[in-house]
Amino acid sequence: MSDDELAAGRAAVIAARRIVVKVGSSSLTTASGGLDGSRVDALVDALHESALARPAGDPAEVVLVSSGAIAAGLAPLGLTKRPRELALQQAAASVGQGLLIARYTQSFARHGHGVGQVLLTADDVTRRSHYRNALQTLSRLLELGFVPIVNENDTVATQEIRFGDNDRLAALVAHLVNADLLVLLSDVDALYDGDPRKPGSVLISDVRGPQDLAGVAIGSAGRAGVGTGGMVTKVEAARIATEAGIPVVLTRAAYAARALRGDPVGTLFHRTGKRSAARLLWLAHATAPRGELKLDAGAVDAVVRRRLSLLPAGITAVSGTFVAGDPVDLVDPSGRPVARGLVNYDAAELPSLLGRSTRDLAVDLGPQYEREVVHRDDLALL
Ligand SMILES: Nc1ncnc2c1ncn2[C@@H]1O[C@H](COP(=O)(O)OP(=O)(O)O)[C@@H](O)[C@H]1O
Ligand SMILES: N[C@@H](CCC(=O)OP(=O)(O)O)C(=O)O
Repeated sequence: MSDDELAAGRAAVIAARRIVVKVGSSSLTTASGGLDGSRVDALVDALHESALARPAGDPAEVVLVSSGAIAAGLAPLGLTKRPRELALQQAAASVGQGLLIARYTQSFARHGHGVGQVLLTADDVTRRSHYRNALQTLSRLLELGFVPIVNENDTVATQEIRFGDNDRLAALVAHLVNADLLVLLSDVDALYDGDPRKPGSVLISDVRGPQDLAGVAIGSAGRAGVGTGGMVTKVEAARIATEAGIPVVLTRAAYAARALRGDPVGTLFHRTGKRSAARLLWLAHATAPRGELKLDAGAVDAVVRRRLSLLPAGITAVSGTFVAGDPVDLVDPSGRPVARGLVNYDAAELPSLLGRSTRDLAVDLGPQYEREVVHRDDLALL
């Protein structure tokens, strides 16, 4: 990448009109783990000054993805650190999410901004109708001039349908709302080539693609008990967003205003790909498959190369427990996943249909059996 291209990357940050900002628990809590109102205020001030009320007269829209529900719920429940048990994490999130939103509501109101709470699960946003609803709610909030504050719906997300980290959730939300920029705010000022607490680690200012991450030691969370994914989930989130055409700035929450103004702080992950249909990204990155359909070579070619729907005739085996609408993996004859899709049949219905043409099935069983097993619009190649 030339100097001009590097400069163009920074220019894209300054020009961004719709921005998803993700803030981690470690940037919103006190050393002892409670919600720190002054840090919430400082973040909101930065968002107001550098995005929502930009002096040049071109305010940007902001979607805030905020962690901190579990951390905010610890003290009221008499806990000193993040519990391991899922139900207790969910109880803490349930107590803390209200406190978190109340604090944001108060803080944004100082600048005349209203907020709306949006709680999402991975499962919600992969199903067509829920996905559309999530997008409509977010779009309408932005049109109304409100700041959507997104978090994972921790209280209903079971282990298998959890994102577990808001970094990936933020990347997917950025794609969902067609954002121009994703800003990941943490307690570290940038990505380093090794543990930032160790002397000699070097700050990485630009990541132009996977080649710039070769040899980088990407570690887990720094402050035990507060953050979740550490740098691993941030780099993964940056990969998801940049491959989908959205640049990412990673920096410390205290530098939020500077990052939004386009100052050269933190690490800029340059976009590596082009935009693609939003829902398919959710399908590939946010779902856990409930089963597997094994394809013959002809079906693999039809689905992967010719981008066609999957019909019963090309399936040789079915495994897993799923119902119509669930995500399943399509695997090639050697068992390697080639695509993920939303299946149109229950697992119990499929075995008797395998290898048969849709015309035969319609004649024998009725016209409802003429449908594809996975429609091409519901398929994401892996
Ligand atoms: N290569 C690296 N560069 C920067 N930070 C790193 C790296 N490897 C691990 N980390 C750690 O990741 C932590 C941030 O992750 P986390 O605590 O989960 O943050 P958050 O709560 O903001 O999501 C940093 O405090 C840092 O100690
Ligand atoms: N949904 C959880 C946040 C999980 C999470 O990703 O935390 P973090 O690593 O601090 O961004 C909560 O609100 O506590």
